[in-house]
Amino acid sequence: MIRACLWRAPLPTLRSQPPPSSSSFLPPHYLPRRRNSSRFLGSAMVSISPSSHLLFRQLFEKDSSTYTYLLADVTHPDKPAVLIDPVDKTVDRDLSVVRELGLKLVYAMNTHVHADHVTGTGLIKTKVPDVKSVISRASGAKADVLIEPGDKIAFGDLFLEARPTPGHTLGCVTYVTGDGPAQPYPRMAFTGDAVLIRGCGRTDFQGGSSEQLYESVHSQIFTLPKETLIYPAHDYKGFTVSTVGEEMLYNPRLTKDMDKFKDIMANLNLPYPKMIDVAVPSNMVCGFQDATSKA
Ligand SMILES: N[C@@H](CCC(=O)N[C@@H](CSS)C(=O)NCC(=O)O)C(=O)O
Repeated sequence: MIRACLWRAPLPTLRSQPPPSSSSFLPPHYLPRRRNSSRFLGSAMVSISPSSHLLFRQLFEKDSSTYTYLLADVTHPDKPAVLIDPVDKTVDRDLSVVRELGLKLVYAMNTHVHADHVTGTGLIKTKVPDVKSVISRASGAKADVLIEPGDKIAFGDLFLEARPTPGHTLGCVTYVTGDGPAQPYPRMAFTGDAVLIRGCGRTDFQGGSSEQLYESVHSQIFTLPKETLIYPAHDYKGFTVSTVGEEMLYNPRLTKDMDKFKDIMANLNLPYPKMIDVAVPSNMVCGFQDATSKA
């Protein structure tokens, strides 16, 4: 029996936080081992992960430089799994991994309405009809599950907490692994485009606001423990993972004060994403309108 449900809990309010007072963060392999660590071993089927319950894979789509994340509770008999930010072009690859590892995909989740690629959630639902699509209610998009700030998305004994991180778009959410027994340590934050490694999402369309992004990141992400792993939706330079502590010290945009940050963001001068006119309408229905032609 799969336990996959939502529940709601209060979150910290959006407000600015003081800058970091120390650099006491370390990558996970230097951190003291905690909960279940003695039982954690990688195997041919289970990639190295920070929890004995968690199977974790970082997958890449090269045309849009998008990361898709696969998480599963492999100690649960059904091995329930979630995909975060799947891309339509790589759905078959991702579903192959799910199948080969004997997982049961429960949720296909989006951090936000993407502008640079079509989400894979619509196509996944045509191929695995029991899967539920997930996006924030604040995004204005259609999905099976519309999450609110503080909602928890459970798969087996693991869960993800939804933290609102608007600013790149109105409905951006960061999914953070739980804090508690059986949950991965360090925690993992799937930041979408709110925090990129040594960067952040642009704020010049889809209800973006540099002021709101700064507030979101400082109140909802930089308040997490410094060792929390940051997994973004994109990387354009070859980075794969960072930590909250690293970004609080070295992010060239988000370490600045608000005025400087706004100035940087107003002068990025990035061209619009090539696929924006196709991607946004499709992603407002979680990729469902294209599903039949690609199934
Ligand atoms: N060239 C790409 C789009 C690149 C881009 O604009 N990326 C976005 C995230 S996807 S909307 C972004 O926020 N970038 C921030 C940055 O500093 O690069 C394309 O044409 O698709």
